[in-house]
Amino acid sequence: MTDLPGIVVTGASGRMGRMLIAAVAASGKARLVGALEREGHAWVGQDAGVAMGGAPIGVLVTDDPLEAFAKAQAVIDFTAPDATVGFAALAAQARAVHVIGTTGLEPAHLAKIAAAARHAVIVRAGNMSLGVNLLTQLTQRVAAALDADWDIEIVEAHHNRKVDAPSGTALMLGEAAAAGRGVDLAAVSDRGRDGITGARERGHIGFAAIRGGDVVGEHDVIFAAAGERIVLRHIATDRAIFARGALRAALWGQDRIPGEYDMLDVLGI
Ligand SMILES: NC(=O)C1=CN([C@@H]2O[C@H](COP(=O)(O)OP(=O)(O)OC[C@H]3O[C@@H](n4cnc5c(N)ncnc54)[C@H](O)[C@@H]3O)[C@@H](O)[C@H]2O)C=CC1
Ligand SMILES: O=C(O)C1=N[C@H](C(=O)O)C[C@H](O)C1
Repeated sequence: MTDLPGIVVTGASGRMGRMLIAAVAASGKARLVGALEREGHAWVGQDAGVAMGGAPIGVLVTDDPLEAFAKAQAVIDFTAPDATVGFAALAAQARAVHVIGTTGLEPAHLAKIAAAARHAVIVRAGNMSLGVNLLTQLTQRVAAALDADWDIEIVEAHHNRKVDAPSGTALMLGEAAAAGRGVDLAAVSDRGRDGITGARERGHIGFAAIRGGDVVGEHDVIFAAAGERIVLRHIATDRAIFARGALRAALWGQDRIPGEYDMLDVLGI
């Protein structure tokens, strides 16, 4: 037994869950104390290491969040919106830092997360990588420097299993562009163009989503004006970047005062 922070990974069998279990185990900075899956999942009751096709790691996958969170200093959660809202309340009850990577959260989910953050530390970001968080700042800066003669379009590409669009990252970049322009994203957002849409509205911020194959995550912020274009691009080639960011957030959150934080807080940029 050590005094390294104990971490529970939710959605253990998922694309991110597996990455996170491997990242925590290899980190030397935290210990895996729980791995959670939904009720009825084939992994429940198995050793997490064995379920991943490797050696046993001494952590059985459970479907009981309450029991798992009671042992944890942090919960790293990349699952689905309804599950995440439930975990936020339980993690707050256990006073564990809740790191939320889940995307597709609607205003009703966000309100419940904000309520949980009155009692515990929550770090939430639609993208936990250093590169994307830096890109949000660059986007804000470029948007602030250019007027509405420059049309802003955000194009994202992801694998064919992704269930939400636009991606959480695209929305972060949209928020950054809107902040740079001093406008409310909800008021200028163009999503899901189809058919006779009419000409593009000046000052709007457009979103487009591509889904295919095993694309990890690609995002372009396009600033298009008459005669020239600026393209800011991030390409993720390895989900380990998200897992590293999430683990960093879990460690950063220890001993912070309750509240909702993001990766810019964690990275100090
Ligand atoms: N913020 C970031 O940096 C990133 C965010 N994501 C987001 O993370 C989420 C998960 O992505 P993936 O791992 O690709 O999806 P996935 O579908 O591979 O994994 C989700 C896992 O959550 C589990 N799950 C669902 N409900 C649950 C419940 N009630 N209790 C326990 N487990 C439950 C599922 O069984 C599944 O194993 C998505 O919202 C995705 O957009 C993904 C990558 C990076
Ligand atoms: O679902 C994914 O895979 C990803 N989701 C996040 C998002 O919605 O932006 C982050 C990353 O792009 C991968």
